[in-house]
Amino acid sequence: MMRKHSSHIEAGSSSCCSGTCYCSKKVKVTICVVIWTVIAVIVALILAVIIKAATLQELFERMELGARDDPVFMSATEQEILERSQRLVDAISYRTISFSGTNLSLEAMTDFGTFLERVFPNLHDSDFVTFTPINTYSRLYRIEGTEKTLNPYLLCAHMDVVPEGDFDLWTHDPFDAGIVTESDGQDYIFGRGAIDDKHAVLGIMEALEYKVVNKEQPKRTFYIGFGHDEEVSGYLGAAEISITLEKMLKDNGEELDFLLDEGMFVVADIIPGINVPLIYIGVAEKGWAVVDLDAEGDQVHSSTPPLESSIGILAHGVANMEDNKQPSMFGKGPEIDTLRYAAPHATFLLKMILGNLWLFSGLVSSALELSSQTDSIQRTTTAVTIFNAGVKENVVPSQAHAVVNHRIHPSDNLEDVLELDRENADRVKVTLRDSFPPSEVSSYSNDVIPFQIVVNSALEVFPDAKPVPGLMVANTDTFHYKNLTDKIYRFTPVYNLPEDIARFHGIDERISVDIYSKVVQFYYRLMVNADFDVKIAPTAQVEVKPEEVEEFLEILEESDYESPINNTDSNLLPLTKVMEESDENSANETDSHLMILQDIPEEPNENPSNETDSGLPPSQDILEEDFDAMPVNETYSDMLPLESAPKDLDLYDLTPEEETFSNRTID
Ligand SMILES: CCCCCCCC/C=C\CCCCCCCC(=O)N[C@@H](Cc1c[nH]c2ccccc12)C(=O)O
Repeated sequence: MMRKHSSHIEAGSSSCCSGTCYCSKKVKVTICVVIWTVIAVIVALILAVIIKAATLQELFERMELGARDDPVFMSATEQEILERSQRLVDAISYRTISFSGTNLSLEAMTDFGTFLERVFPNLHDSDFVTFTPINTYSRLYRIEGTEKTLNPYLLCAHMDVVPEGDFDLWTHDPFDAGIVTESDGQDYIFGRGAIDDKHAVLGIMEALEYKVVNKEQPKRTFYIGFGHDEEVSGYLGAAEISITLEKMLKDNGEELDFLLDEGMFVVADIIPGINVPLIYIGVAEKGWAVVDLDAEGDQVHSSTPPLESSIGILAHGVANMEDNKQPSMFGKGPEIDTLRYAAPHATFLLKMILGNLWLFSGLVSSALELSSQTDSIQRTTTAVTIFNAGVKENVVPSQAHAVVNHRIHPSDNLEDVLELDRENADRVKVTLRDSFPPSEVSSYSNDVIPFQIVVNSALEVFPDAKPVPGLMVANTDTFHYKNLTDKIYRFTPVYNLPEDIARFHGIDERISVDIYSKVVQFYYRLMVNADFDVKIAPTAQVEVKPEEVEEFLEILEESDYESPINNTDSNLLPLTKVMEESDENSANETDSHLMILQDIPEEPNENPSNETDSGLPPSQDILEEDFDAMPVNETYSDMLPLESAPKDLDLYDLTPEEETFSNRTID
């Protein structure tokens, strides 16, 4: 049979099969068709990938908020820059260290408050600035705008710092280094708090002082909140500021429009193939869980060690947890838009990959995994932060204890995280100590004016950088402000290379004089840009004809842009194009976005009015707790006072859904 077939085939052999092929012509044709189809599909795929890469569109569309091409900055002579830098140096010299929830450096914090009042006398004496001390040490300012119809915003920062850690590893004294010229020839303001977060405290104060001195009362009211215990979770500072502010807003008939706190930054060289710095705005924040790990074994003489000690069992469990990471959530959270927004600025090869995430998401996820920094944006992280066992060299201990700190990705859920922990831990007992869920994702579509205000201000000081939304991988005081607004952004314009990121809570924390100058200008520009008159956008009076809706939907359907995140309004993006294509007049009547683009923003009002009293804080003498008195085993994680937090706070008032937040997928 075979042979018969073979001779038949040989007679009719064609180009795609060799003469040794033993199948019928029909089969052969089929094989040819299949092969060519596969080739055609591959070619089409490659073409599609290339075309997609070549036609990648910028996702962020900058809204004209004011003086885009010619922003007016604070004057900045060399002398002024030096004086501002020196004030940050002085601020760093206050050892406002948060050791634990019950061990704060309160005397230093009092002195720091007095310092702020001394070096920024005009704002503290201004008719339009009101200061309210919160819980004695935290600070809330209200800057009264001239136009009461505009909703206010909140600028946040924190005045406390983490301990310096190993003093000997610092190149310069972490609290007394001054300005140092480094080997790269740049001048740096060195010390604990330089990037976390005194540059923001001082930057905001510098900008406000300047506005007060120059009689630039803002149009829009805004608030400034400086917490004094952020580094130990903010239960005494931010939580109390939040309560007072909520009341103030209510009393004034205001709603908070948005808030900006520390968080992410300008980051360069973090993804090979993206050669522009990224203005990385944290639009969401991870959740948090602390897990206790306990192993038990026999307590015996070390000369007759057990087959498995408590330490061995615990070490095995912990190693398993590190080896088997929590799963990647790539594509289910803000990280996908980080890459989509960055894609147009990548090399062509990377554009092909990032422009075609439907095909390459697995590859991208694996690439992100190569660095712990980039990996942290795509999964729940697992950090073993405490490991304790044993009291004597010749006693095998019966107990071993470790602590793991998870930062939970917005699309992950606590139950799944714990289930994998238990699997990995093997014979180690896993107990959840405390947790809170990830934040909501704040809107970052192009028509969200607060997002535009933040990004525009950043672009004005970093014109060559490209804005991307993304996930804040750690936590901030914004946790306490979530009831005030749903537009929460986490960003300060510190410029970081990957190696600089290790300086947060690390060794040799520093900010260059040049970047600090940009920080100050950023806050100034933000105060100006926030005065952009949003009232003129008549969102409430929109009248859309049914035909127009249909037309919009058609064009929207044709658009290939899809955001995986429903609640970010990213899918509004094509509307911009829709509006550009549609009749200009009807667009004016029906869409606030275009109205905004066409309106001419005004410069800030220079006539202060509405004089109010400014209240200065009562100075209190409270002794700083002695660092040396800290128990040897006490570590940062021990210090986070979540268990000791007041039980009436949100954290403990979670709804059952929040408690498990098991259904929080946002894809
Ligand atoms: C493609 C781009 C990838 C970019 C990757 C970037 C990686 C970023 C890596 C590090 C970020 C540095 C984080 C700075 C955090 C500053 C805030 C902070 O220190 N928070 C503390 C303490 C804390 C504050 N509020 C709470 C609430 C509950 C628990 C702890 C805290 C912290 O997060 O531990």
